[in-house]
Formats: sequence, C-alpha cells, structure tokens
Amino acid sequence: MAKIIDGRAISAQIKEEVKQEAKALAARGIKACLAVVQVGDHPASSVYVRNKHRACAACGIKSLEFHLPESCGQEDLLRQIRDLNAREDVDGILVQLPLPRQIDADAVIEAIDPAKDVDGFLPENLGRLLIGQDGFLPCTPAGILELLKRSHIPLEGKECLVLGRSNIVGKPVALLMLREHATVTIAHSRTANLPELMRRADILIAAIGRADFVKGADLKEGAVVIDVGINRMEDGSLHGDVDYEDAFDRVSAITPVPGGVGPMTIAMLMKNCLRAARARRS
Ligand SMILES: Nc1nc2c(c(=O)[nH]1)N[C@@H](CN(C=O)c1ccc(C(=O)N[C@@H](CCC(=O)O)C(=O)O)cc1)CN2
Repeated sequence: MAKIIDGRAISAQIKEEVKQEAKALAARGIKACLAVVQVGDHPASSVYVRNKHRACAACGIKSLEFHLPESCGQEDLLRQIRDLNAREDVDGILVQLPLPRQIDADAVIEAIDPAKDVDGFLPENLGRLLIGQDGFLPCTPAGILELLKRSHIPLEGKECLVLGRSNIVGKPVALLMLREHATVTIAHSRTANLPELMRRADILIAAIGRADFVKGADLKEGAVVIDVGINRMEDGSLHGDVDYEDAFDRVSAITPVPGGVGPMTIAMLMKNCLRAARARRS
C-alpha cells in the first residue's frame, strides 16, 4: 500500500512554525513584509497571489499587493521593482509568473535586490545553490526536499530521476537531490532512453507539464514519486504528470495532485520571507 505524502498537512505544519517565528520576531519590533507584484489577470496567477496573501495573514507576515495592467510596459514594471528594492519596510519581493509576452521576465527578475529574492530565482541565489553556499532556495524545489525529509524518505545513494529541466524546478531540484547525496539524472524531451531511466529510479520527480505522462508500468516497484505537474483538464479537474491511480499500487510513496507539492510552494515562500526579514533587520 502506497503512503500518500500529504502536502497540505506538511505545509500547514511549516506555516505554523513560521507563525511562531514571526511572533518571536514581532516581539523584537520586526514585522516581516512581502511585496507581491502581479501583471494582468491570468486566472491561475490570481488564485496563487490570493493564496500568498492569505498565507502571509495566517503567518503574521505583512503583505502588500501591486497589481499592474496586462498592457504594462517593461519600464513601468522595472520602476515598480526599483521602488520596492529601495523600501526599508519591504523584506521580500516576488513577481508572479508567467508575465505577459511584451515583458522580458529574466530582466525583471534580475532587477530584484538579491537580499529580497524570496522566490530564489535570481542568478545570485541559483548560483549559490550550485556551489553549495547558503542563499534563498526556489520555493517548489525546497518544498519537494522538505516533503521527502518530513516523510523520512532516505535520499543518500538513491537513484533520483528528474523529469524536466526548467530553471525554477527541474535544475534546482536536481541540485538539491545531489546535495543530499542522491545519484541524479535529469531527463527531458530529447532523452533517448527514458523508459530505462524511469524503471531504474528509486525516486522520480516529474515536472514536465504533461498530464498523466508517467504510467504505473513505467516505474520501479516501490519507487517514491513526487509529482510537480498541475494540469487542468477539460472537465475542470487537476491531474499531475503521473497517472496517480495507475501508479498507486506500484509505488511506496506518492504525492497527490492537488494537495502534494503545490501547497509546499507557498509554505516555503513564507519561510523565505521570514529569513529575509531576519537577515535584513537583525
Ligand atoms: N513568482 C512565482 N511564480 C510562480 C511560481 C513561484 O513559485 N513563484 N510557481 C507557480 C505557481 N505557484 C506559485 O506561485 C503555485 C502553484 C500551485 C500551488 C498550489 O497550491 N496548487 C494546488 C492546486 C491549486 C489549483 O487549484 O490550481 C495544489 O497543487 O494542491 C501554489 C502555488 C508558477 N508561478
């Protein structure tokens, strides 16, 4: 019987811990503050932004909302970021992705002060991860590691396969697994021997954005499956990158979608906000 790795329960635990730490910081006169910048009205982004404000409120972190129109120009957005960089009261800045087509997302992210990069997307912070130095970790990869650790899943010496090579999930989670002494392979759309790699993996982390791509028969018996995919189907339901029903009887542990990795992204953002406030103001 597979263990269901409950991201909602683990993220609630983390947010409770953050709340206690925020209380201790507030007792020293420091109220952590996150600025959330949204451009346009992408429906999923609006949900995630609202959930970030709610999580801040629940944890005792102040949050500020900056909502720019879909038609906003690159320079307007950069001006907004520079203003927030200069504000003493703002500890963390995040720009909700994706951004409209006319905006160069890399340039916008790189304009954020690295000390306020609570998304952990800046080259300074990703570079630190690469060379094993302390920095802000991107929230989804950090959330995956936390799920594995709090579920007592051993990583050292295990074969870990990461499906997907994005800068915000695939590559950083591969580095985190390597840091934990797993043997890591990154597979992508041009990987030739994917079936062989999947059948060998003790831990499979799927982040390719293709609904139900991985089937039970693809997996090693007893594998641990972490599903990062959030694919909305025509009937409105959400499916991961792994066919959950099909995989369930074959694996030893698996994250559901929804309720697995997704909630951890926001919990780890709260942790990063608090860390930014402590580092900037202590
Ligand atoms: N600036 C950022 N933009 C984006 C990030 C990010 O980390 N920083 N990640 C994603 C979106 N995201 C947070 O922003 C996010 C995605 C999913 C969830 C989540 O809790 N998902 C639920 C399902 C919610 C639903 O019904 O759609 C789940 O999996 O249980 C939280 C945050 C891209 N942009």
